[in-house]
Amino acid sequence: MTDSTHTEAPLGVLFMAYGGPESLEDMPGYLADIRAGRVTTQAVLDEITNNYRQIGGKSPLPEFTRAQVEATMQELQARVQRPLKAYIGMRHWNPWIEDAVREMLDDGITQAVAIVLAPHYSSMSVAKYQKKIKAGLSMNHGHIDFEFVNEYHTESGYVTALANRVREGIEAFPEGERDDVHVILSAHSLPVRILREGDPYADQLHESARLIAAAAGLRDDQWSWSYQSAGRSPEPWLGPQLDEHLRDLSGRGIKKVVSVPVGFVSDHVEILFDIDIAAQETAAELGMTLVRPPALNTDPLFIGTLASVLERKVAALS
Ligand SMILES: C=CC1=C(C)c2cc3[nH]c(cc4nc(cc5[nH]c(cc1n2)c(C)c5CCC(=O)O)C(CCC(=O)O)=C4C)c(C)c3C=C
Ligand SMILES: [Fe+2]
Ligand SMILES: [Fe+2]
Repeated sequence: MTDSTHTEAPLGVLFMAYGGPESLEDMPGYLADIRAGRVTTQAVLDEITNNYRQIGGKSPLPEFTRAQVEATMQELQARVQRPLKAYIGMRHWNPWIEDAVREMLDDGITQAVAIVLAPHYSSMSVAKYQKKIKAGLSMNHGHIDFEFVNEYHTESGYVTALANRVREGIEAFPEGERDDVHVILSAHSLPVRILREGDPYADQLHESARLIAAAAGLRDDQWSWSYQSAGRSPEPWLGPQLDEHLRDLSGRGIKKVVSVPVGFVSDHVEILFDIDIAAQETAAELGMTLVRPPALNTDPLFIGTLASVLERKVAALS
């Protein structure tokens, strides 16, 4: 039903995600965009292409993103009187954020809300997506009033959904062994320099981790923090990395581990290769059992969180 005060264009809802190759032929272009101007050697290209080959030859991220968008829009439209229209824009591959913005302008959108499918703010992630919106507006000489969701790392639906994943992972072990299970909460690493720059990313991750551990009822000694998936660049990246962290835990006698990445909201190469293949290999070498529950994907609690944070931004525009 159309609200009488808003009979013109619908309100735009722009969902942004990292983007992923839809075939191995996309790899050189995809990596060139991610590595922005830095040369990608043939060895690095081969290594990363091979990682994607091992997870099926393409990224599942675009498909998960579309499913998350469809589910969120159903819930959001049910809560909001104004007609809404969803758009998807990726940071590193098709459909590009700038193209989504052009489509919004072509559709006559004048007001919109925008969210990144990543709960934690960083100048090296969320801020870059937002800059691409501005670039899209400026290259098309257009204007749209945007309300941005910057972060949602403490939202109760997100925290509860991940706490449920933690419990699910622990329950994969026989009842008598569960007290000995150690939970590793992790997220994508970033260069250490972000700490000097006052970036909130690390603090927000630790805040999420504490809330998730508490909601899952974990003892303080039953969980720990690790970064993962550090980029291939010479500068130092935040650690410990998952591989060295597993080695450290093993050295302390821990042999049963549940791995729950909290910074990614869908299953893609950083989980399907970096945890399910690379970290599993390390765990096997160390005689550890590693369980990795599914990512949030279209978990109703997570979809409800996305709808809630967007609903608040829609209200701010009305
Ligand atoms: C918080 C920041 C980042 C998130 C979240 C993130 C997610 C993410 N990354 C990939 C795939 C790749 N990332 C690569 C490099 C890379 N990633 C980030 C940051 C985040 N990525 C940075 C800062 C960099 C380094 C860029 C550079 O200048 O080199 C790469 C390239 C290879 C490499 O360096 O390892 C890939 C591939 C996915 C799929 C993903 C999912 C959301
Ligand atoms: Fe990345
Ligand atoms: Fe990465």
